[in-house]
Amino acid sequence: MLRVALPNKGVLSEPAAAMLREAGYRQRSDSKELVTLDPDNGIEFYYLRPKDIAVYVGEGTLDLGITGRDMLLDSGSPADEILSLGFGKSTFWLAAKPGTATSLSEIANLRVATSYAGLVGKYLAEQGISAQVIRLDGAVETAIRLGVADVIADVVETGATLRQAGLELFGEPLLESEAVLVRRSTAAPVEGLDLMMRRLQGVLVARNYVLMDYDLPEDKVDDAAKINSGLEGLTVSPLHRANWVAVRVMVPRREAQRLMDDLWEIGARAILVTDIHACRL
Ligand SMILES: Nc1ncnc2c1ncn2[C@@H]1O[C@H](COP(=O)(O)OP(=O)(O)OP(=O)(O)O)[C@@H](O)[C@H]1O
Ligand SMILES: O=P(O)(O)OC[C@H]1O[C@H](OP(=O)(O)OP(=O)(O)O)[C@H](O)[C@@H]1O
Ligand SMILES: [Mg+2]
Repeated sequence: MLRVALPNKGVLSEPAAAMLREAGYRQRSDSKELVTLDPDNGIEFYYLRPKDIAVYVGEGTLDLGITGRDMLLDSGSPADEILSLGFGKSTFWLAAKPGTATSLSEIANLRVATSYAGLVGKYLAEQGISAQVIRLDGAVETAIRLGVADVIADVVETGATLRQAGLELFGEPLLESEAVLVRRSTAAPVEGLDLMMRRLQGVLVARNYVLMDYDLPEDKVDDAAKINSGLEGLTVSPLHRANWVAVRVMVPRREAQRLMDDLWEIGARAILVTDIHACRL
């Protein structure tokens, strides 16, 4: 039986459950449930605090988990990322009141408040900066106003929280984070893991790609392939119109509009874009 840890609350919780549902796994129906069995797939899902997930997986108590890359690094746990999941994206930054510091080197001997003390401590040590790390549980922005710290190191998504606290970013980002699937590097093979990886990869492709269909003069097929030849080459079918063919190709969703423009330029017409609901590559 595969045992998988998922965030029980917070920003990663719903998107993680949605992704697993999309991949065909049963998820809890009540947010108070701590464990759910998916008998059809032989999996037990454990709903845990996102920060604890890397600890359980690193110790080998659970086979797999979904957590943030920042939380994985913060935990110092011997678990590895095995798949990036494309949601829960954030950037980890230093911030302070304007005029406090413009670069990392200027925070030497200052107090840095964070709820990611493991991650920040390691980063400062690697960069050779000696600053005092103040470990807090959350709402670290307020630590500066209350005089507990001079600088904060925290997750930034929109920047709205920082702006409200009158703080600004400085230096370089410490980390780009997103939700990741984690597994202990030394763990023994476990049944159901390869299947789950394939299914999740299928969900990622279905989310990130669209299907493009168009009609094209036959002598333009090579030009079309140069614009985009999909994952495994163009599918070219006969069209009931002399010297024309129908083409089907998978393209990255974010490039779809530009590709339609380029294909139109070489003579493609009736260009259609449709969502992919599921796939297995
Ligand atoms: N806007 C955001 N705010 C906070 N975390 C975010 C945001 N966007 C993405 N994340 C990611 O989500 C994870 C943090 O999740 P969450 O805030 O739910 O955990 P937590 O801070 O431990 O829990 P809580 O806030 O309930 O104490 C991190 O991996 C972080 O990078
Ligand atoms: O850039 P923004 O979009 O404003 O998001 C970032 C904010 O969100 C997180 O707080 P969270 O809600 O997790 O509360 P916490 O500080 O108690 O963890 C994070 O710690 C920042 O405060
Ligand atoms: Mg939080």
